[in-house]
Amino acid sequence: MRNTTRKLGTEARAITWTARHPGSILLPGAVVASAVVLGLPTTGGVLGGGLLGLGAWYRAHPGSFDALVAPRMRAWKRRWWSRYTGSRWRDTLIACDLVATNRQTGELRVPRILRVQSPSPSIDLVRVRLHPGQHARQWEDRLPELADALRVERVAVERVRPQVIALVVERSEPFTEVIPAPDMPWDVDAVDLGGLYLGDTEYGTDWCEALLGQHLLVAGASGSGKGSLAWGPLRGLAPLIRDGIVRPWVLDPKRMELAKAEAFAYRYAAETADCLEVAREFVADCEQTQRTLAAQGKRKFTPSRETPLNLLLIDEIAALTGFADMAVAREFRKLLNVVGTQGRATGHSMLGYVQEPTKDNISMRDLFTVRICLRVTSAGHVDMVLGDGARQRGALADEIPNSADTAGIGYVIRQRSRVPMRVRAAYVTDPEIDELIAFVTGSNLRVVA
Ligand SMILES: Nc1ncnc2c1ncn2[C@@H]1O[C@H](COP(=O)(O)OP(=O)(O)OP(=O)(O)O)[C@@H](O)[C@H]1O
Repeated sequence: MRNTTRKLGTEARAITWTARHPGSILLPGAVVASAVVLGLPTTGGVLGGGLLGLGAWYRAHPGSFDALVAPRMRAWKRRWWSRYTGSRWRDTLIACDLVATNRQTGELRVPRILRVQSPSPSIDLVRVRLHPGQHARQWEDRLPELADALRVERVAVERVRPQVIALVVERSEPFTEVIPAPDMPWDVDAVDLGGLYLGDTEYGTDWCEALLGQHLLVAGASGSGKGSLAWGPLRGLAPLIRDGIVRPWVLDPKRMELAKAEAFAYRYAAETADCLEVAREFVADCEQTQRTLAAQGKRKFTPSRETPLNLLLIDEIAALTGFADMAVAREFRKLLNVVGTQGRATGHSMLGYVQEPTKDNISMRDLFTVRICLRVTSAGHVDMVLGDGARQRGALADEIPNSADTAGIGYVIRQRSRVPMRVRAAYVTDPEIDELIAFVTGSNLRVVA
């Protein structure tokens, strides 16, 4: 096929457009056909009834309406009445240098929008088909320009498959309210260790992370809300801690955030030497469990009273692995390496917290399978925590304002893709920490005669 400078005919373009957007023709077509066949009053009655039904649904059951209908209506409106439409989209991409050019004909090829979804009022997911020669990497380089041109807060990009990318467009701050603390279930069976509730995602869904077989790292500057990501999971685990199925081992060199956990921790240490001793014991326990499981011929660990899930909580990991005396720091790093590489199979997980995630402070970053980056003070910290290129793909954790209104907000990399997701941790207040302590220590139990 030879290249030509002749453009596609108008009727050919109209047919192609109709084939790509059948709903936009079929729906009005059905209304016109109905008006002709059934008459205007009947068609008007059916349409009016439908609208009334939607109105009644909107008023009577906001939960299901907002979950099922609102995202579709919003997506439709955004697809056809926003900067994703026609020449506005084209001009935006030209301005951001995101169009391809046919070198022989000079024709501009504008990447086409395949689909717009709008799971929450503040987020759009826009699927875009690229032209040959384009790649998601080019878009990563132009995300700040694209966000400004679309007049939105932030854009992240994900490569879906060859020549198809998905843009996560954050139109406004999704988290304007504090998210209440996770519930403390009474029953052990109500706890899902494969998906413990931590807060909300920018898509308006629950943000859950597995604890079993995982190690979590939480990075964030002072006041960024790391405490919520210590006490939130502990509240979610409350009945398991109460029943001895989860054992918290707490290293608290700052003696601040986790001091109250001493009341129920299986082991608690604050002095560096004591922390080292507890870490050694933790590793010894891990190795002992390995031997026990091997002797029983078991390859899979299931938490129980006999073989509990051991959780090593380390507040300010850098105080032990970075700033401590060199020999002590070396031993800590060695011990954490053992836990990181072997603990997943024996039910020994780590939850580490760090204020300044530099290379020296978290040299064992890759041992942590789930990494969360709250507000940090430098752009370089984002990639240190979430992995190379995370900031460029849209994890703007260093741009989160330093204010109490934004505490608990951060980014996590979605499991199956490399795209950063904005999340907010549920906030656990001091009385709710006390409630947890009373729950797990049994001091709120009253004997009813
Ligand atoms: N998830 C949250 N949602 C809303 N506000 C929060 C949240 N977490 C914390 N805050 C607010 O931010 C303040 C600081 O939080 P927090 O003490 O957890 O920060 P931090 O990261 O642990 O700081 P530091 O490292 O200095 O101990 C809290 O007193 C509270 O007002």
